[in-house]
Amino acid sequence: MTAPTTTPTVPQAIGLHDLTLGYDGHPAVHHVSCAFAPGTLTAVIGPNGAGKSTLVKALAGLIHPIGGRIDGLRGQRVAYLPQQASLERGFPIRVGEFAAMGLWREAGAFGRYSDAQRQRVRDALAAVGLEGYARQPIDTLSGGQLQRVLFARMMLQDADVLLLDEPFSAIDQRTTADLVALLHRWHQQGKTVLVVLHDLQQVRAAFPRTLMLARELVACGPTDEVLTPGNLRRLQVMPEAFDERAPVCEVPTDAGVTAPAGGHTHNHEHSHAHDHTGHGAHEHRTPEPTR
Ligand SMILES: Nc1ncnc2c1ncn2[C@@H]1O[C@H](COP(=O)(O)OP(=O)(O)OP(=O)(O)O)[C@@H](O)[C@H]1O
Repeated sequence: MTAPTTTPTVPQAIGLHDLTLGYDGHPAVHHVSCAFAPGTLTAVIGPNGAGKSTLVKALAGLIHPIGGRIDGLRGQRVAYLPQQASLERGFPIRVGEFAAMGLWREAGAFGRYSDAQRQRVRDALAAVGLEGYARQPIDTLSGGQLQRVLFARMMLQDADVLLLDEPFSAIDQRTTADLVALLHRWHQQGKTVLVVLHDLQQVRAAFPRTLMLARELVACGPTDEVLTPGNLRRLQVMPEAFDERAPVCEVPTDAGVTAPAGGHTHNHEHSHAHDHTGHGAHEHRTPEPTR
């Protein structure tokens, strides 16, 4: 494949420091501290409602902490693949054009693609097993094929940090195996990869590190040290519901006064890819996933 032309960035560890996240000031994830070394491949697990998607959205820059902080992302390119349930696939676009959106940082919003870039799109589609699909309308793909295109788009983004939220739900075994192999390839290339998953067997087999979440951190570290019977029991006692009556978290304002956390921040969930370079943060390039 032709080498990408984006400027390489220095890999950094990502740190979560006493991180509290939520919606309208109501915490959904409490006081999480954990670090992801550069080039690590981590599964994020926990029951429904544990806050996995919330955590990944915060890493993608889509929601802002109520308390604590995330560091290590400044200057790193971040790519985010949301749950497929939230993806819009009805807009009229061909597979090749859709995958080529991964190049927007290089090409610009209305940029024309060079021959070399077109070749990279073809290479990326071939790498996900979709050689020859470039001209097919996106809405004619099966769920598994669409997921392959989304991986191709992510490959073209050439990000340093890759965040994937349940990428294998409703995907058959063969496609899952192919896409897990791609995750391993990204891991070998030194990218930092976090993947929300539910299948513990898959986590044990293919993910060296695991973050276990149950609204608060249960454990974070090597997978065999995290998936212990004691930790798995702790997941079962997680409080089920998001408590709308929980006290609204207060955060200090510039004046040192406290204010509702949701009041002056924007919990926008509109983009699949964010730039933590400080230049292009929160740029929106593609029609946003909705359903
Ligand atoms: N946009 C939102 N507004 C208000 N509450 C939300 C929003 N999104 C998620 N929540 C709540 O935050 C809590 C954590 O949700 P989240 O989606 O992060 O969990 P999850 O671990 O990813 O769950 P699942 O495995 O079911 O996808 C849940 O109680 C959920 O209802």
